[in-house]
Amino acid sequence: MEIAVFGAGSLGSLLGGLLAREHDVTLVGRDPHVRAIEERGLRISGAIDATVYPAARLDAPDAADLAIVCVKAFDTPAAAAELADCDLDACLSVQNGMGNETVLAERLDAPVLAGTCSYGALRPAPGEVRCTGVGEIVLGPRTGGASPLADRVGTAFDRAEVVTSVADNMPTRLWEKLAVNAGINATTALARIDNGSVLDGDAWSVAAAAARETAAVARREGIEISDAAAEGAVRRVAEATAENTSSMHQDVLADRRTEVDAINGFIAERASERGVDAPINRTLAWLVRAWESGQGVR
Ligand SMILES: NC(=O)C1=CN([C@@H]2O[C@H](COP(=O)(O)OP(=O)(O)OC[C@H]3O[C@@H](n4cnc5c(N)ncnc54)[C@H](OP(=O)(O)O)[C@@H]3O)[C@@H](O)[C@H]2O)C=CC1
Ligand SMILES: CC(C)(CO)C(=O)C(=O)O
Repeated sequence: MEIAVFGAGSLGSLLGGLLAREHDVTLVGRDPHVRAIEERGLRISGAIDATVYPAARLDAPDAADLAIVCVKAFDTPAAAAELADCDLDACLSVQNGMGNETVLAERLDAPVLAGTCSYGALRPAPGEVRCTGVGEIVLGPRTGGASPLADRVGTAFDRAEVVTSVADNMPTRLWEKLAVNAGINATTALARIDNGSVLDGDAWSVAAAAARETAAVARREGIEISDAAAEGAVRRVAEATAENTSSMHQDVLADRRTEVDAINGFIAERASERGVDAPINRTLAWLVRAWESGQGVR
């Protein structure tokens, strides 16, 4: 399969690098990372060890069987605009936050698949990516149901030994992942704690409430997630990634813009449209945005 990975940052480099073991992969990213890959290939270290030689470039190729979008949520409109000129059979988002697939579907002619990812990735230096945890890609049609296209992508990922499940309930999967990110990301970023520390005391009160609010909004959208299931998902992921610094915590430590608009901001906005009270997500979004404004990264 010809695969273009749009956004060769941490996750895009890891996923694209793993897929390059079996497929014809082009990584679309920035210099000096792109130049380093062209010169020396991509070194994957950590939980997986490999050196691979995907193509790398600064803009989208003219055509691909599949484009995988791996930019931060606030860059999705720009990615969609660039991919609109690319001849694609399919597009897959594996980003965090809600709304990415809708933005892509509005701009692209190709069908858009939804995905969630629990692999962990960091980019220590140009031409290098570290796998900080082997997880799973879950993918499927963005509105749910089965599709031969999703099966084909799942099979291609399996062949490259990327742990993958094809799901017929992606809307539910996306809301569950949103509850996890709503509970963990802003809480850890604002309190400057690792993921495992949300399991305790005041941090748990915030994280659990953010997850319950997410479930309440999901139910108004017709997605059946119980409060207990949302809280349980946060607890499981916080335990499994206890030593991790969440992506939003990393962004705050590096003075970078965060994905808060697509996580807590999305939930607060959807809650107000649906007449649900979501004071914890609203406050988390306000605080993280206030920090971003203060840093001049918004
Ligand atoms: N990293 C991880 O372990 C995981 C990440 N995710 C999600 O995956 C998504 C990506 O995360 P992550 O990889 O960490 O983010 P990164 O910021 O590391 O990667 C995104 C990359 O895309 C580049 N980019 C953005 N716009 C363009 C463009 N127009 N052309 C070329 N390159 C572009 C960025 O460059 P620049 O910064 O210079 O704009 C950056 O290098 C997020 O939604 C995240 O929440 C999900 C699960 C795990
Ligand atoms: C699952 C979790 C919380 C792992 O850190 C994550 O997705 C993130 O940090 O964005």
